[in-house]
Amino acid sequence: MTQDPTQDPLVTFDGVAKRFGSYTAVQKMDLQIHQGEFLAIMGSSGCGKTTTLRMLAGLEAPSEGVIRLSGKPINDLPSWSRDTPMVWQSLALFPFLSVIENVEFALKMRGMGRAERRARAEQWLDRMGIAEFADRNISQLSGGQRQRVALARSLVVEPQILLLDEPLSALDAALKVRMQSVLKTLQRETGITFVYVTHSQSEAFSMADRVVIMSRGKIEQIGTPQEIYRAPRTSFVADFLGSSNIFPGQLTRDGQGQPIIATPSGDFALPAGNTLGIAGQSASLTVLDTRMQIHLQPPGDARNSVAARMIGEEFVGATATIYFETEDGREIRVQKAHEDLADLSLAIGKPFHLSWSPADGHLVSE
Ligand SMILES: Nc1ncnc2c1ncn2[C@@H]1O[C@H](COP(=O)(O)OP(=O)(O)OP(=O)(O)O)[C@@H](O)[C@H]1O
Repeated sequence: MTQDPTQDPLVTFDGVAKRFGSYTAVQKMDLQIHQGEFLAIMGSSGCGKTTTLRMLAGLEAPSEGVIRLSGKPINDLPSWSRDTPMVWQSLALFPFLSVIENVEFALKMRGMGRAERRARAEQWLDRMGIAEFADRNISQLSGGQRQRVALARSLVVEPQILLLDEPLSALDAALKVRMQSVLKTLQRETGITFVYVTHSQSEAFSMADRVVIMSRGKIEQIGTPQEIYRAPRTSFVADFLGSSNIFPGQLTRDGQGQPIIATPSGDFALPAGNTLGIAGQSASLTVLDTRMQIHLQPPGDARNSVAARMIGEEFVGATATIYFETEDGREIRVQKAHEDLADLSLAIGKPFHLSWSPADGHLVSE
């Protein structure tokens, strides 16, 4: 979904904080959510993702700050009168109602007539590919089918915004992938704004237009999956994503006056235009594991390189992740296609040289 930057945001968090007693779960958050976007909020356990979502749903009151929906403050609006239904991993379907009765339920509560609500519920069951189960009990459905009922039940009221809290976490791996594509298609077709909490990077990155990465109640970075993957803003984000090798060090200049980063693993040339500027400053150089080369001999001068011993390997499908350790004890991962490894005679304990082009490095603050 492409957003129109001139359009007012659908949701605004303006200095929103949430405290439980003396514990601050969410710190002064500023966040804008655009109409029609798929926004994923991710971060490690306890970082405040669910609390953020619950404040938007009206299930938790902010301790500070203002949440606006379409420009209007909603801090004091009770959850039932907000247009922000929530789908959980635990689903919360009514076991004593049939599939179609579950989907119709919210329409019935809104006073819609029987024929109309039945027709609408049937449409949604059809759209979710579960029309044939309309009269079944919830207990007669598989996990994936239940998840579709839960989605149909939330979407039948055609909300402006749908809040999803780890909705796929109880499903097996294959079903998870299928449901991700169902969700993404559904979001595109309906244009409903999705706010999706997960700690799965693959879920967030495969579905979302923008991803929010949180740590300890604070937003570390907001951006498109590509922006965050290619240019993590802090070493926390780079480390959290796990796809970059991180070399902490100090910015300085070499004998020719060129900016470099001095690290315990060696001095490395910096990417042009991404030097953070201040000599003496602490920073980290990150390099994606897909951007590193493995050599038997030290490579030419133009590349950054470090000597390391191989310590392990892992094969997933057509790619291999090879693990190395530098002399100063830093672990480095390199990801390659199997065919690129054929001439290296990989063996645990064997010494290699790892290299990358300075242009493939990325500097982050601490
Ligand atoms: N009602 C509450 N009372 C006290 N502390 C709470 C309450 N709800 C959440 N917290 C605390 O606030 C912090 C953030 O919780 P939250 O559920 O938002 O985290 P999360 O990022 O969604 O984590 P997870 O991925 O484990 O669900 C946690 O340390 C949690 O223990």
